[in-house]
Amino acid sequence: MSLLRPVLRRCHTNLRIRHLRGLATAAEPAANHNHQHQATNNFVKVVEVGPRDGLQNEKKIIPLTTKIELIERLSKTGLTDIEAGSFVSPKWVPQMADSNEILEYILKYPPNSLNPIAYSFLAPNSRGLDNAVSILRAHPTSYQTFSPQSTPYEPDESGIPNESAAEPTSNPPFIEMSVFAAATESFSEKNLNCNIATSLERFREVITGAKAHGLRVRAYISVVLGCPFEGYDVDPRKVAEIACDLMEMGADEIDLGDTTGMGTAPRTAALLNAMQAAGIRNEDITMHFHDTYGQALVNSAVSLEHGIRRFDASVGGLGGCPYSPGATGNVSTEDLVYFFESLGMETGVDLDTLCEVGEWINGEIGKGNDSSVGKALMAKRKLER
Ligand SMILES: CC(C)(COP(=O)([O-])OP(=O)([O-])OC[C@H]1O[C@@H](n2cnc3c(N)ncnc32)[C@H](O)[C@@H]1OP(=O)([O-])[O-])[C@@H](O)C(=O)NCCC(=O)NCCSC(=O)C[C@@](C)(O)CC(=O)[O-]
Repeated sequence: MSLLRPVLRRCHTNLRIRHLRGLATAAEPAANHNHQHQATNNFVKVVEVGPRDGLQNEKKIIPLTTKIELIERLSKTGLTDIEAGSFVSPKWVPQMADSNEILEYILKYPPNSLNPIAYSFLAPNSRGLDNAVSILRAHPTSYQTFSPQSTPYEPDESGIPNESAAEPTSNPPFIEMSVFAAATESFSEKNLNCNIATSLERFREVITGAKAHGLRVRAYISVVLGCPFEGYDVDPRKVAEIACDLMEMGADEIDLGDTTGMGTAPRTAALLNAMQAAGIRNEDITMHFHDTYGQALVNSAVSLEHGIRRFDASVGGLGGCPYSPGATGNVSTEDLVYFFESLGMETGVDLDTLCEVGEWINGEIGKGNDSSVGKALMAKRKLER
């Protein structure tokens, strides 16, 4: 795929996405158009990526039991979406080599939770998907399949996940697959050992295969606001084109990764405007900020203002990407939940329990807690004792 596609091709893509997703067209009234910028409700979905993105970069192999305990603990915080592992080459990311056992555990012993949880796993190619599917096939009645008409783990009309279930119970999980493209050729080569066009062809197979098994698909695009190899100048239109390609392939969600944390408020706004111009709906977008330059909450605020209601985060600020030198962790889940709730938004997440998880996992892997809110609330709790 060339960097600059002919304008006609882009227009065609936009129209197709609009058609597929029932979007407003340019001919529709401005009021409809503006709707994209308004909050549809007060709920913000926070997707926990700590067990995968948070741990994948750790040099010392973390015991499987610790990873499972992390997932178990997170499941009881009110989170409804947890990225649990990665079916990638163990030669490339050794820390994720036990993801098959994690998936198997989740299917056999679904962690207790207030609401059904969607657990997602990365797959860079059909091999990764096949590995995941072979485990699913061995447990055909242990998970729920996704139908675009019914998404039980989405919040109800009030915008808040089911809080009536006072005690966490065992709910059959949803399983999702994630593909991960890059916005620059250099990052694609480093992360996937192939160019963007080849990666997209592989993702087409993964997406088609996953959908055939009733699995929802998240589609990441990395380095959307800065590349460790190509710098700040990542063209938002290029990101939007890749997003359109992935949506056309059947992806259910586009996850925009600020892998390096180089994103700034104005460039976040420009990126989201480019996505809107390309016909990608806000409800199909997730933002994934790393906090390397301390801009993650500012960029989250810009995204929220634009109308985005789905954000990735990592408990205790765990994380970094093995192919993004110097990148620190994701924005911490505790900071993001505290921030959203301070704005009067609902997340359905119990902040106190979450802070305990962040403190615990950082202790387990021998790191300092990278969540400001986590540290503050844990210190406050010690004083109050
Ligand atoms: C894509 C490949 C496999 C290409 O890697 P390659 O070396 O070009 O592939 P290959 O087809 O030549 O295979 C090499 C070996 O890996 C095996 N292999 C091949 N595929 C698989 C698989 N799925 N599962 C298990 N094994 C696999 C394959 O069988 C072979 O084994 P050998 O014959 O040498 O024994 C490799 O580059 C890879 O695994 N990359 C993944 C890198 C990665 O996981 N990066 C981190 C995730 S992305 C991220 O963190 C960003 C994100 C998502 O968080 C968002 C953001 O912040 O931006």
